[in-house]
Amino acid sequence: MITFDKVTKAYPDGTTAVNELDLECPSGKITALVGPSGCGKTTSLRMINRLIEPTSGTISLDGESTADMDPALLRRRIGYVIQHAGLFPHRTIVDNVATMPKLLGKTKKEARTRAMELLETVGLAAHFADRYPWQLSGGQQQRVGVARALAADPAFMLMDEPFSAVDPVVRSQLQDEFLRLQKEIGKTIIIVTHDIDEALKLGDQVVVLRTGGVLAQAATPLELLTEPADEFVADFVGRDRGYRSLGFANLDGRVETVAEPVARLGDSASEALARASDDWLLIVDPANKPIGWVQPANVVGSIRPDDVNLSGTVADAHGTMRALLDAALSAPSKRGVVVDGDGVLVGTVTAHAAVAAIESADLAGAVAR
Ligand SMILES: Nc1ncnc2c1ncn2[C@@H]1O[C@H](COP(=O)(O)OP(=O)(O)OP(=O)(O)O)[C@@H](O)[C@H]1O
Repeated sequence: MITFDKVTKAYPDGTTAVNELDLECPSGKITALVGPSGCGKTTSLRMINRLIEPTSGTISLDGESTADMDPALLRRRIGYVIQHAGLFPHRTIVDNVATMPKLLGKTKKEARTRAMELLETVGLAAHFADRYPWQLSGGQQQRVGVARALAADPAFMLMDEPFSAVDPVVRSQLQDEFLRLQKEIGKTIIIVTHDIDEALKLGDQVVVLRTGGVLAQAATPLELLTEPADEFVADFVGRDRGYRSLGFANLDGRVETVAEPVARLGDSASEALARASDDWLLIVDPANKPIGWVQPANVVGSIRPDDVNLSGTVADAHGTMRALLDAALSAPSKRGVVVDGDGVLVGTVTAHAAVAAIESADLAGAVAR
C-alpha cells in the first residue's frame, strides 16, 4: 500500500502543485491518477520516489515513511516508467533492461538472462534484444520501458503517461497487454494519465485531481461513472457516462437467458425451417459454440458456411452489461447470444430484456441520469 497523508508540494514561486493530499493506493492494485493539465499528477507521482520532495506531509510504503529511506534504495524498490520510455539511446535493448540486475549485483550473464526473460514477459521477440532503441517503434520502446522497470522485481510501479506517445490502436493493445501482465505480477501500481478512458480501463481505483492538486474523488470506475462526487467530476468523466457505466457492470446473476433453437452446418433447409422460432436460426458447431445466424427460408438444400450471417457479437455470461446489450443490438435476429467461459452457447437475451435487467439493477440511477 502507498499512502499519502496530508501531502503538500508548494514551489518557491508560490505555486501549490499538490494540496494536502490524503490517498491510499491499495497493494496489488492499479490506481490511476487523472485530471486536467497542471493538476499535480506528475508531482504526486514523483514525490513517491522522491524525485520531488514534499513540502509537508508523509508518504509511506506499507506503513514505512519514505522520508526515512535512502532515496537510491527507495528507487530500487519502485519501478518507474515514463512517456517515450526514456531508454538509454547508446545501449542495446537487452543492455537497457539488464542495467538494474547488474546494479543489484548479478553477473553480466545472469543479468542478460533475466533481461531476456523480461523482454519475453512484455511480449518482445528475442531478435529485438540486440537492436538500439531508435530501431524500435514507439510501442516496442514502451514495452522495453516496462521490462526495465520490472527488472528489480519491485513491489511498486510508478507509470507517468506510459502509453500516450503511441497511436490509439497500439495504445489499446499495450493497455490490454499491461492488464494481462498485471494479473500475473500483481504489483502495486500508480499510473498517471490525462485520459479518463484510459484511467477507467486500467484503474482498479481512479483518483480525479482538480487544479491546485486537490483531490476531487477517489473511487472505482463504476462508482465514478454512476456517482460522481460533484459537477467537476461529472464533467470530467464525460457525457455518456450512463452508457459507459454498463462496461463496468458485471452480468453475473442479473439477466436470464432464453433457450435458443439451433441448427448445424449441413442440416437441411426444411429441418431448419421446422426448428426456427422466427426468420432467424442460430448455427452452432459440434461443440455447441455459436457460429452465426441463417434465414432458413433463404437456404437452398442444406446450410452452407456462405449462408451464415456473422454480424452479431457474442456476450460472455460473466462479461458486462454493455457487451450483452451490444450482442442483442448487433444480432440480425435481435437476440443477443450469450456463451460461457469456453464459448459454449448458454442462450439468448433480447435488448428489451437486457435493458429491463439494467433498470432493475443498482445501475438504474446512472442509466436514467
Ligand atoms: N519546478 C516547478 N516550479 C514551479 N511550478 C511548477 C514546477 N513544476 C511544476 N510546477 C507547477 O505545478 C503544477 C502541477 O504540475 P504537474 O506537472 O504535477 O501537473 P500534471 O497534472 O502532471 O500536468 P500535465 O498533465 O500537464 O503533465 C503546475 O501548475 C505546474 O506548472
